[in-house]
Amino acid sequence: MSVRAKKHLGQHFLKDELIAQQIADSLTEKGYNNVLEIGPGMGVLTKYLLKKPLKTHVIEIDTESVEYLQAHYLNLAKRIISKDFLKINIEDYFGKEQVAIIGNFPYNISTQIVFKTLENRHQIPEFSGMFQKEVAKRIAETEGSKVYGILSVLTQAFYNVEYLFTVPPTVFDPPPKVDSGVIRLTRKENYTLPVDEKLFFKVVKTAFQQRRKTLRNSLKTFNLSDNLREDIIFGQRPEQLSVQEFINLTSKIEKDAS
Ligand SMILES: C[S@@+](CC[C@H](N)C(=O)[O-])C[C@H]1O[C@@H](n2cnc3c(N)ncnc32)[C@H](O)[C@@H]1O
Repeated sequence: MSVRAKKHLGQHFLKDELIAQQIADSLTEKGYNNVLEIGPGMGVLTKYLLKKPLKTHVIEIDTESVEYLQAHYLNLAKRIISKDFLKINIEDYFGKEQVAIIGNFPYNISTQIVFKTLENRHQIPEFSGMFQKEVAKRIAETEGSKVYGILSVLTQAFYNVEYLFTVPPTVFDPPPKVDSGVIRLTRKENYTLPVDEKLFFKVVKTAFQQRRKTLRNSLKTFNLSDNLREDIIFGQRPEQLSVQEFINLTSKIEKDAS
């Protein structure tokens, strides 16, 4: 018996044991005792996680996969959460404990998984897993790159990002149309910003909504003073700014408004 792949759930099952093991081994296992795998499917990655000195939990939306896991991984049974990751409150399952996130993520919701991780960063010291290669690159790239954007800046403000390796479509059943990429996020020691974090998110999102415009034009809605508008930083486009420069920019906007 095996699970029938369902397209709407982004199910592409990994066939290559070595890659599954490499993904599991990408965890540093430092600073946490729990790991939560998103979308275990038939457990190809889970079985390598279970060999580690960590408490492995899994969350799976597909009831057919949940039944498969219950039948094949008896020692996991109590730690299978049969739910949609995007809808759970992480604290309901882990209290105040730290938990690493891992997975061969369903591509249709992979950016939402990253945003949820950022929202819960106080509880997630590490995050490792497989994305569509283009999304993995977008998270990992720095200023000056064409794919540097909201996802890169917001993630890198709180996590160190490493692009680990590329995975071809042939190792999945059914194969996806594009290459995949595995990345690891390690939370920065100091992951609170020296500026209003809500304002920082808003500045980054607004700036990249019109990425071809200078910040002077794209950030008009922030009612900047004439003085600030003349600041050299506002003559730039968002893709030219490093994460630290976005933090400096937010600080200037914050002071300008007070
Ligand atoms: C790309 S498959 C990976 C399956 C397995 N880990 C593997 O590597 O073969 C993605 C998995 O995520 C599950 N999934 C999709 N949406 C989900 C959600 N919102 N919450 C939890 N699991 C989800 C799918 O059912 C599927 O099992």
